[in-house]
Amino acid sequence: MSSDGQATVFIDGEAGTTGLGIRDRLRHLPVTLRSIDPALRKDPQARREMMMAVDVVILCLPDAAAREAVDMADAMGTDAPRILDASTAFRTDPAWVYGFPEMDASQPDAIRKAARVSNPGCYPTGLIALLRPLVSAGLVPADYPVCINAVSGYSGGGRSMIEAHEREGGPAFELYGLGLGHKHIPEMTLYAGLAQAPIFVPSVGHFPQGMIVSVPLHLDRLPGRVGIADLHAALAAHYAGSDRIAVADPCAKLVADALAGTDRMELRVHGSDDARQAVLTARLDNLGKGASGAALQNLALMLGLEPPPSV
Ligand SMILES: NC(=O)C1=CN([C@@H]2O[C@H](COP(=O)(O)OP(=O)(O)OC[C@H]3O[C@@H](n4cnc5c(N)ncnc54)[C@H](OP(=O)(O)O)[C@@H]3O)[C@@H](O)[C@H]2O)C=CC1
Ligand SMILES: CC(=O)N[C@@H](CCC(=O)OP(=O)(O)O)C(=O)O
Repeated sequence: MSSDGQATVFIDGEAGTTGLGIRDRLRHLPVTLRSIDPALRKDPQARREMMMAVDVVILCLPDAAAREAVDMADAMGTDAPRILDASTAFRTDPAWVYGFPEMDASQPDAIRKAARVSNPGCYPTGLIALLRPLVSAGLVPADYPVCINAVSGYSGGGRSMIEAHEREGGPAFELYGLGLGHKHIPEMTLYAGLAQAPIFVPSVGHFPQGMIVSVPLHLDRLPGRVGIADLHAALAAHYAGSDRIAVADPCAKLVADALAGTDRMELRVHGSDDARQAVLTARLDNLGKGASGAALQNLALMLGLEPPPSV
């Protein structure tokens, strides 16, 4: 606690893309940010001392550095701070709580009580939001052969990809992950409730922030005579009352960066009952609900604070 009774927070990786986004949003919460001298930001001793001095540390680091930080915390025993990790390192670790409050009715309470919370990945946020309620409701079978197409703004690749696009000029659009071993697949499989790994085809475009995750569905491969309205209704029921996740009407075109700068996400069910085909889409800001906005939601829950209204 700080002298004025506010919880203290250290962002390890404060100068990175996700760290800066969280730092900016912290002004909406009554917490005290503690920072280390930028010259010492990678110094293990300085980081260890700062970790021991705060209530919560938010890790905004590459996976390997996040694992090192958690090792440091493990060595502190009961002096260790609570941890919110933005990396991929612990997202499927059963000892950590997955920081997706809208996932289940019990999830906000689990986050509130957790010592260690993993912040969801940007693509998994869209995919899990779309599929988990439909799988739970029995509308999409767990063994449906899911294919995911997705596009992200270039900030999704962190500082190095931002520099590549802004200084050198990046490609207009490129597919990647074509080896089909993307780091988000285990997280998507687990929390969407799928029995087998989806085929995931991510891509990146020459725009800074924004994301669309889309999943085509053959309606005749779903149980019974499930139609577009059933899928829409199940999602609308699950997210009723959420100020961050909206289930919107279908549309013919979807612009990827329309929610850039917000912490919101829009879900849609497009398609045709006559053609027996649907496409589920999630649109979000990869740096908003896909990273820093979600981290602020989780931090507020961890500290028993009211999450600030969504921008
Ligand atoms: N960008 C996005 O859309 C999203 C990112 N994430 C996750 O957030 C994490 C951070 O990503 P992002 O912010 O994009 O990445 P960036 O590359 O923009 O930032 C990472 C920061 O960590 C610093 N850093 C690296 N190694 C160490 C170390 N050993 N000790 C202290 N600081 C270190 C880097 O410094 P330097 O640059 O000098 O090396 C940089 O400031 C990643 O794990 C990523 O998967 C999660 C969701 C979305
Ligand atoms: C465009 C781009 O490169 N995106 C990153 C995903 C963003 C990220 O690394 O963060 P999370 O894993 O924490 O979501 C990637 O595909 O690896």
